[in-house]
Order: sequence, then C-alpha cells, then structure tokens
Amino acid sequence: MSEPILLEEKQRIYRELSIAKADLASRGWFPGTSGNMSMRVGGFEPDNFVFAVTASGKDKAASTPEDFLLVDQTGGACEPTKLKPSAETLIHCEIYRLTGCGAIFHIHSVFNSLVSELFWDRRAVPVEGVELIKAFNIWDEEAVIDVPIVSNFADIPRIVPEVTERLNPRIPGILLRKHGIYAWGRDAFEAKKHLEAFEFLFEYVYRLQLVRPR
Ligand SMILES: CSCCC(=O)C(=O)COP(=O)(O)O
Ligand SMILES: [Zn+2]
Repeated sequence: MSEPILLEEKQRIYRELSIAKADLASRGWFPGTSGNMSMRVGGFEPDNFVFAVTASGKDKAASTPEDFLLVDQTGGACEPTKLKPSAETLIHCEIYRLTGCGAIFHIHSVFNSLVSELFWDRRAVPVEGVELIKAFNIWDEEAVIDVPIVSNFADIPRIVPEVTERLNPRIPGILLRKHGIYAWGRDAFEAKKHLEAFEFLFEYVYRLQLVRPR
C-alpha cells in the first residue's frame, strides 16, 4: 500500500507540473493535444509508487483545474475522478519502475520524429562528440551516445516490453518511432534540462546528415 499523499504535497506537485507544462507549450512542443507529463509524489519502491500525470486528450497549452490526476504504479487512478490518465501512462509507469526518477516529460517534435525514422534500422540515434551530451552528466571527451528507439505500436501495453529491454540507465530518454521522446530526470528541473538537450542534439544530428558529404 502506498503512503497517504498530503493535500499540500499534491498541490505543490500540480503547481510545479503546471509551470513546466506552460514552459514546454510555449516552445510548440505539444502540437494537436499531443504530449504528456508526470511527476512522482512521495516515496519510491519499484512496485509501490504514486505519480501525478496529465489527463488524456487535453490541450496541454491550456491551464485548467482538471489537468492532472494521481495514479499508482499500475497506472490506475488513486482517488475517485472523472479524468482519464494519459493514454501513455503505462510507459511512465515502466520508466519510473526502471529508473526511480522523479519526473517524465513526453513531447512530439518534427526533429525527434525525423531522427527516429532516419535511424530506425539501427534502433538508436547516434550522437557523436557534441558538447551538450554533458547535460546527461556524461563528461568524456568526444563522448558517443546512442539514444534508443522503440516501436510505436497503437496498443501501448505492447510498447512496454521494448522500453524494458532498451532503456539505458546512462541515457535519460527514449524515442518512440515517428512519435516523440520521453525524457526524465530526478525532478522537473532535470527532466526539462534533458529534454532540451535531446531536442538540440536531434536537430544537430538531422542537419548534419543534410550537409555532410556522403
Ligand atoms: C493527439 S496525439 C496522440 C496521443 C499521443 O501520442 C500523446 O502524446 C497524447 O496522449 P494523451 O492521452 O497523453 O493526451
Ligand atoms: Zn505521444
């Protein structure tokens, strides 16, 4: 059983999510009601945790009293509500279970969709020696990273085992093919930092492909 969530704690998390949501929306990262966000509330055990998640199908650029709800580690609502959790809540559940992180942000962008398709054959986007890799706390000179890509099945539970298999604890993000990125961190600050770094790196990788002689 999860510990009771204090009202003040829930309100603090909703406020923090709301501020981060407005920030990501201002960059155009939630086109057509896409995207979802979550933050963990209270303690963590891999099989027992609670998080606040965006309600499904909402305009993520709007701020309303019905933007978030609390769910448990199975993705089920923790309290009576007419709100439906994000259709992709099970992906959040699995990322929390595997990483114990504190916040997960999912957005759709043209660049993350483009690179997820360009590099689908290798199931990972390679990024070589770009300074912003340091945003992931990887400090090696000329570091090379691979950002994993998983299938974009319409049936979300089918995606979960691929997340389990492909998530790399060193890389705080995972791409869904022709869909978007999930980026996470200890807290909202770090999840946003990672998301911004991924989006920069994906644009770099895409543009490099265009200009590099073959
Ligand atoms: C209209 S975008 C398709 C669903 C999606 O990919 C997404 O990120 C938003 O789904 P949610 O249920 O979280 O609103
Ligand atoms: Zn999505």
